[in-house]
Amino acid sequence: MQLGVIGLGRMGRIVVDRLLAADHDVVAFDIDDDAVAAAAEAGAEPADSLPDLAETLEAGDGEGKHIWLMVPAGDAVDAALEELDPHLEPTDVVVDGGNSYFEDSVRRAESCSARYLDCGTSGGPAGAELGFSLMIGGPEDAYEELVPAFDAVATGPDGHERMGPAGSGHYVKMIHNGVEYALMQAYGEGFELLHEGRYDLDLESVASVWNNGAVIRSWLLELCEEAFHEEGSDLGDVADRVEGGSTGTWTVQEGLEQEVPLPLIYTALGERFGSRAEDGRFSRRLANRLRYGFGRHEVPRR
Ligand SMILES: NC(=O)C1=CN([C@@H]2O[C@H](COP(=O)(O)OP(=O)(O)OC[C@H]3O[C@@H](n4cnc5c(N)ncnc54)[C@H](O)[C@@H]3O)[C@@H](O)[C@H]2O)C=CC1
Ligand SMILES: O=C(CO)[C@H](O)[C@H](O)COP(=O)(O)O
Repeated sequence: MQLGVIGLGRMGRIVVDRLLAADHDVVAFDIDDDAVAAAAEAGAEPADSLPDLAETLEAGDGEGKHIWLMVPAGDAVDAALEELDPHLEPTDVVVDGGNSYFEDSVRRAESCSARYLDCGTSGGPAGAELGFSLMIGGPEDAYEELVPAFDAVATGPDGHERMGPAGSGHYVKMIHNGVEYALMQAYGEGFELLHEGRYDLDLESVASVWNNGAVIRSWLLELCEEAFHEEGSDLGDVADRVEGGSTGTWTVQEGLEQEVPLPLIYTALGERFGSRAEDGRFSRRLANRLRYGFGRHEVPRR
């Protein structure tokens, strides 16, 4: 099968490599010329623009052209689709493998001239060796047509599934990320208490022993073990400012709209936002002043 891959960063490059390793043909494009050259070196056919990629692709036997987008969510997806659209036919398939907002995917599926699949991708760049977990929404015939490509990019046939109609793939991935935030927060709190607590503990050993048979073993816990191994039990000079947040925000918004309480995910998101205050959190500073106000407790000053 031949695929055009657009966006050759951390994730797109893995998509290219896994497709090539499974003997698929890849036409590759990125706005970064170096990324295109590196993909060409790996065996992909380089394209020098989106129209060039679309025109280089050939429709298969009874099938359309296949294009996989792996660009940052938001404007980059709309920009790429706008440029591609004049070159697309209703028999073609476009996959968006990024972390797009599910309602954007529904809108794009309605306006795209090709069949559109929204594909939530989990496993991160670390998933290169094993393959990804893919959560796919959109027309069943388009999903079936792309199964050989999904088999290659995912961990295998069990690593991908059609979730339902347009938007459902990115909806499931959005909530996956909300769960990811909450799990990270839970591990973070546990290890913080161990670090600040009564015993002088080697946190790599704790993570290691937990990863061997404990109820709370997981891949995130293996990544905790790796982090303590590489940074030390006190995490060395790793800063406490945490970036990201879009998928967690959308999950919380959806919880509010559906009236489903998500206290853990909301708290994890709030902790992230709280980590970004330049000068300490205003609310904590006000709490200090109020404790003086009602209790004459000493106010710590900067
Ligand atoms: N890094 C991760 O752990 C995961 C990322 N994702 C999602 O996958 C998507 C890609 O993420 P990464 O590979 O990590 O980002 P990245 O920043 O490493 O790569 C994005 C690539 O897209 C290219 N690009 C941007 N606009 C373009 C355009 N209009 N046309 C062609 N190329 C364009 C950039 O030059 C860059 O090479 C994002 O939506 C991200 O949220 C999904 C799951 C995991
Ligand atoms: O989807 C992912 C993992 O599953 C990406 O790594 C994503 O960037 C994580 O979300 P955030 O950047 O908000 O932490």
